[in-house]
Amino acid sequence: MSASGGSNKKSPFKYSSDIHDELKTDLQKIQINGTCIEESEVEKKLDNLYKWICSTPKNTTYRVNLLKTTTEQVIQHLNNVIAQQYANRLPTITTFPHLSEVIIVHCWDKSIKLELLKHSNEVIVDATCGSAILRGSHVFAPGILGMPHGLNIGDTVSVFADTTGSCKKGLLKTREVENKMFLGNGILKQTRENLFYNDGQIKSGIAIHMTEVISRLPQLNADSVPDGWALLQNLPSILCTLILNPQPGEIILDMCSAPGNKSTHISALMNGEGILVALEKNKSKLEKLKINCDKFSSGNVKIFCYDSTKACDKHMDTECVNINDGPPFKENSFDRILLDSPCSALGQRPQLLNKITVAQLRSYVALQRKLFSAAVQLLKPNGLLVYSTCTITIAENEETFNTKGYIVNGLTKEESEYILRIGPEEDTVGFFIACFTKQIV
Ligand SMILES: C[S@@+](CC[C@H](N)C(=O)[O-])C[C@H]1O[C@@H](n2cnc3c(N)ncnc32)[C@H](O)[C@@H]1O
Repeated sequence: MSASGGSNKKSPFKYSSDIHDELKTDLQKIQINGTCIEESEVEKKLDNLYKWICSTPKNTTYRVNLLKTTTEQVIQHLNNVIAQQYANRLPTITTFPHLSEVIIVHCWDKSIKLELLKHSNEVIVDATCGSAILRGSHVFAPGILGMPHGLNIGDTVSVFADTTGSCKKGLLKTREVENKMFLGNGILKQTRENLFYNDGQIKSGIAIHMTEVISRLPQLNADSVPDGWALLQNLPSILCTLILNPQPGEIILDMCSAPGNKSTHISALMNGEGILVALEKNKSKLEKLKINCDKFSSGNVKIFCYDSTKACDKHMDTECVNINDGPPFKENSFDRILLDSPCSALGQRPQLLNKITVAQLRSYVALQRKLFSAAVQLLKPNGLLVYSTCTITIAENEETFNTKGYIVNGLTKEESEYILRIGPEEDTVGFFIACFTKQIV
């Protein structure tokens, strides 16, 4: 094991040179005009990738639920919320001319002065919580690792992330921690006694209300807009559903659906007409999926707890099948299918610390191929399938549907048009979207 992913440069894989080697091998599959790219080019690509995933996107995106409200109304509401919270310091909010349901809240530019002086009261949060803060979240109780004695509710504190994964829960001497990353300042809402007192209860709720953060984004969350009006959703996730292009009256399958961010969007684009079957294997995620469907008035969604790799029964009696009865389904049942696959999530930004092992990274591939194969069987001839992941490896993306291992640069021009890879050129999260139609030969 060595630090910094095999080199001394910036990387979230601080303790695993194995991951660096694995990603290198993955990138070595890239060919340009039939020739593999040079070793130096691979290293350069990896450096860019690491820098990018360690950094924070400079905007927050919302998807507006056009069934309940309008984009203008959500912008007006957000402006009021931000004006109140930040004494009229309004960020720029923009929209896309052709994506009517997308709102982009930009970070404050450098002309706006933020109060980012470090205070003597230091609180340490874990790396996951740190990423969420940088993207505009307040600090929730489970994310806090360390806090000194004597801090009171209402005190101003400086918040740091443990980017080494070495701090123990309940840590007192927060000022002595080395290699912590300063994130910003906030107001304490829960005391140390409350957070770490072991009464058997899981601690919840906002523990620090962030006021200024180094990413310069306003702290916005699901509660910043009225219930069901809009959802915080990364642009690639919104695009994914738009590429699926759901139509009212169709029969559509969302194979990996919880927590329902895309299911609610698909249902809205269907205008609630037709059937959207939402499958999810993990029982503990169903409640959240149901709540989201209710919140977003997704009336045509039929939710089933089911393993989608087993969702197709080739031997099913074709006479007695009703989609509403749930899985398994017969072959050729759906007009469109979204396979938003479980993945290694290496496209998430920012990543302050990532402890994924090579075994974990490799473990997704077999599942992704099984899910893809089930999707192809379940799709009607001429039906449309969208395969997506929020990760960046070739093994989990292009190779899922072509075991020969060709990649974007090796595809024909026509084939490439059906693939969208979102990487370091874009200031959003890393994502992969591939779109297929089923042809019977
Ligand atoms: C990337 S997440 C889906 C996110 C979701 N599409 C959204 O936009 O809100 C993948 C989901 O697939 C679920 N999953 C994993 N294996 C599965 C399987 N074999 N069948 C169905 N769901 C599965 C996971 O529990 C997880 O909730």
